[in-house]
Amino acid sequence: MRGDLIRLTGVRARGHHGVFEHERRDGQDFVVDVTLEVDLAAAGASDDLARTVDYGAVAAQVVAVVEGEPRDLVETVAEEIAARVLVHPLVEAVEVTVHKPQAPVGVPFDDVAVVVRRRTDVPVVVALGANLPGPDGSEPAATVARAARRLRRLRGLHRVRVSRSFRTAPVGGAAVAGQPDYVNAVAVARTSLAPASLLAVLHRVEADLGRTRDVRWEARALDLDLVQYGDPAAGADVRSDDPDLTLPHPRARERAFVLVPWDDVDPTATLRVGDRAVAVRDLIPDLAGQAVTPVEEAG
Ligand SMILES: Nc1ncnc2c1ncn2[C@@H]1O[C@H](COP(=O)(O)OP(=O)(O)OP(=O)(O)O)[C@@H](O)[C@H]1O
Ligand SMILES: Nc1nc2c(c(=O)[nH]1)N=C(CO)CN2
Repeated sequence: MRGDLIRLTGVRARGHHGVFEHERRDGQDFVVDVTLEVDLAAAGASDDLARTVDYGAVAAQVVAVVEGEPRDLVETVAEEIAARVLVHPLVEAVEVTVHKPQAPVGVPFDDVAVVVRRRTDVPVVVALGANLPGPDGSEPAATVARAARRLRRLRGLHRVRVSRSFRTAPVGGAAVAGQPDYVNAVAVARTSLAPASLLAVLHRVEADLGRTRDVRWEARALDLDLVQYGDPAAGADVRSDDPDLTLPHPRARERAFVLVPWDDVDPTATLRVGDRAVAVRDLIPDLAGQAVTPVEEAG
């Protein structure tokens, strides 16, 4: 494991897991260690429990699994604990050790344990946009293409697929009046990073590719927005009202420059709208007034 860690060891609970009938009937003690990979910098700087993972809640999850549905194998118990802990959006990876010190081994022994290591693997959607030349004078379309290449190479993103690029009229009324047209695209990928870590990485790519000013709605050499984290169709997406990272992106549903490229790269995409997962394809017709044209056809 790498980076910051939260380590919880020796959580003890009684369970009825095992292959033998007497194990199922009588139960025995299980002891669990859990190590979480979590970026702790924000919590350390803010002293805010909401910015970290409550180890008390993790301990309660462990006990619920150990005391829950009896399983034949400790592997299954460990896997279930790992899956539950990984649901927390700040947890990037987890190591779970399940000890069974009273296991019926048949000879004197100290302990037997299994260790499983699992990483987050979550679908994400990133919107790319640019409407100013890069620092080297390169066209916005070239910046978007470079950003797409960077996303493909990022540690923490995999299975990256990028839409075609689209030329789009600026959306945002008076705030964007007079701005040049944008070039927009959407990348879909899977990530092993927590949402805030992923946004920090996207901000680094923006800075590297020439984003200098940071005034909202201002024309820019590159803008990378995190549109959605997780799968709303499975009820497994992260929702957040945090102004530093609002999820899903609150304006995505009204932006043809996001939805049309997204549909281009993933025609089955769904976006959370309130309590529902809505097909992106079904949201696009309402936005027909917004001009969005594939770059190669824009002339
Ligand atoms: N889902 C999100 N994706 C990207 N940035 C977000 C998100 N939610 C909140 N933010 C915050 O928004 C701030 C402003 O971002 P940015 O300058 O890219 O906005 P913008 O592109 O001008 O406007 P918009 O958010 O409407 O696209 C960032 O500092 C970031 O922390
Ligand atoms: N067409 C278009 N309009 C915008 C865009 C954008 O990427 N494309 N980004 C904005 C703020 O992020 C505001 N308006």
